[in-house]
Formats: sequence, structure tokens, C-alpha cells
Amino acid sequence: MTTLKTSLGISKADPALLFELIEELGKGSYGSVYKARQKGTGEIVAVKMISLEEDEGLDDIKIEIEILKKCKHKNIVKYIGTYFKEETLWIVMEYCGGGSVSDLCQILEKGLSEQQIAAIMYGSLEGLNYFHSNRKIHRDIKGGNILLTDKGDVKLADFGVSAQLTKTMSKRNTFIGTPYWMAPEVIQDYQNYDSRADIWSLGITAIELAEIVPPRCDIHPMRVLFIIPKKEAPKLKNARNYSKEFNDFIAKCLVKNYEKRPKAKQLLKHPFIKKGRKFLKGNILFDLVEDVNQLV
Ligand SMILES: COc1ccc(Nc2ncnc(-c3cccnc3Nc3cc(NC(=O)c4cccc(C(F)(F)F)c4)ccc3C)n2)cc1
Repeated sequence: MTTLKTSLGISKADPALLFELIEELGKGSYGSVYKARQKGTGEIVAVKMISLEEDEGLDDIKIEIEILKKCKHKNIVKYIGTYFKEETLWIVMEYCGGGSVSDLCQILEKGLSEQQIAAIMYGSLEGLNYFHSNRKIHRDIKGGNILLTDKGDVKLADFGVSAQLTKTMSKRNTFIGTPYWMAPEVIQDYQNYDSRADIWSLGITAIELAEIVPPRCDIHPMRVLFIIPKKEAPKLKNARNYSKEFNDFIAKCLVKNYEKRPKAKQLLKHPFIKKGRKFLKGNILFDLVEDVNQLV
């Protein structure tokens, strides 16, 4: 534990004195996540509590904290600090009041509008472009890992461990991303792919936000692993109901041969994304979070 503390810069303060837990946000195999208030400032934060009884998963936690400490970008969830109390690690992040964009679709019980999706795609691509230029691959881009703040800002997160329960075991018996969003090259050669695997997942996420669920969600996750590399790239069910730009953006993300698939930097110049940037500045996602908060 001392190595973990020193190597990760874990604070010596007692977190229970600094944070007052408000409500539980989620539960996973690792522990629980709470909405909490920082007593000094009154700031609302999210706290992931991980019990360290067993030594397993320590490496994953170390990797997660190292990544979070280095990621400083407006479109990546902000890291506040890590604390330790009674064999439990507290990882504290900024709180995003809108929850995940996939939560929003479920609450609204309908797909998002093209303008809302364009704004979310723009914010996600900015975050991915930062991530990729720091030679990192997210590996689990989906609606459940894209958060909105109360102000309508887009933040990439990774609830990886919590989603571990829905992750599929790979041939090598290691957990891999949620299959519906997985790029063909990741399934076919799990050791050899690049940042464009996240671009494929973003294209699947665009369809998920329009149709509430990802393509092929009615097929068993293990079967989907065989179908994705074999079948042609998915499209919007009612493509005619959407603009040419939206359909073209999805087609460019879902190019099956990843060497021909555009990178985040190129896609930031796409007409659909340029529109998304304007909508984001026009507070379209602030209105969306407001509408949903009125419903719940
Ligand atoms: C169900 O309703 C809600 C309402 C609001 C929220 N808001 C919210 N805001 C902030 N965080 C969370 C959260 C929810 C469930 C699990 N973890 C959450 N945040 C969190 C994320 C992490 N880690 C990462 O997001 C992470 C880990 C590795 C890499 C990366 C990335 F690649 F994106 F940089 C990000 C660590 C600790 C915590 C508390 N949830 C969530 C659900």
C-alpha cells in the first residue's frame, strides 16, 4: 500500500472529513460511486470508492489514476484527487450533473436530435483528438462514457471497471470493450490497432444517440463479435430522415478498413462537426440537460 500511496500521490487527509456523501450514483464489481459535497468549498463531486482488500486490480487502478492525473482538457472529466481510508481508495472527480448521454436517451425514451448529436460528436472529437495526440487510445467510447455537465459541456469518462460486468471475455480471457461499439480490427487482431478504433466506436455512438440503442443490440454480445468483422458497416435505420452530412459523418467513422478511416483531427473539419461546434456554442446541450432535469 505504501508504494501505491507514494507512487500515486495519494493525499494523507481523511476523505470522510473533506467530503460529505449525498447519494449513490452507481455500483460495480470494484465498489461504489457517490455524488458528494466537498465540505470546504461546497463543490459537488463524484467519488469512486474501491475496496483494496484483495490485491487484484491494483494495476488497473494505478493505470487509471496515472491517466486521469495527466489528462487536462475541457472535454475530459476533471480529476480532483485520490484519498485512502480503512483499506478503501477514494478517487474524486468533477461531478457532471447531466449524467451520460446514453442515460439521457433512456430518460427521454427517444433519440436525440441531429443538432444535439452534432454538438456531442464535436465535444467528443475534441477530447479524442487531445487523447490521441497524447498517444492514448480510450478503447471504450460509447454513450455511457460521454457525460454532460449542468452547463451542457461534453466530458469523456471511462467507467470501465463498473462496465466490467457487461464487458465480454476475449479469446485471451481478458476483458475487452463492450462489443457493440468495438471496431472490426480490435476484434480481429486485439494486439494491433490504433487510435482509429475510437473513431469507429464514435460512429456507432452517433447511431446509438439517434436510435437509443447501438446497431445489432438485439444480437447476443458473443455473436456480435463474429458479425462485426464479417458484415458491412452499420447505417442509420431511417437514413432518409437524416441529413446528408450526418449520414456521411457516420459512413466516414465506420470505414471498415481502419487504414482508410479518418483520424479525429480530420473529422473535426467535417461539415456535420462544424455545425456541431456552432450548436454547442449556442447552448443546445444546456437546454437538453435542463429539459431532462425537469423530467426527473
Ligand atoms: C445515473 O445518474 C448520474 C448522474 C450524474 C452522473 N455524473 C457523474 N459525474 C462524474 N462522474 C460520474 C461517475 C459515475 C460512475 C462511475 N464513475 C464516475 N466518475 C468517475 C470516473 C473515474 N474515472 C474515469 O472517468 C476515467 C478512467 C480512466 C480513463 C478515463 C479517460 F480516458 F476518460 F480519461 C476516465 C474515476 C472516478 C469517478 C468517480 N458520474 C452520473 C450518473
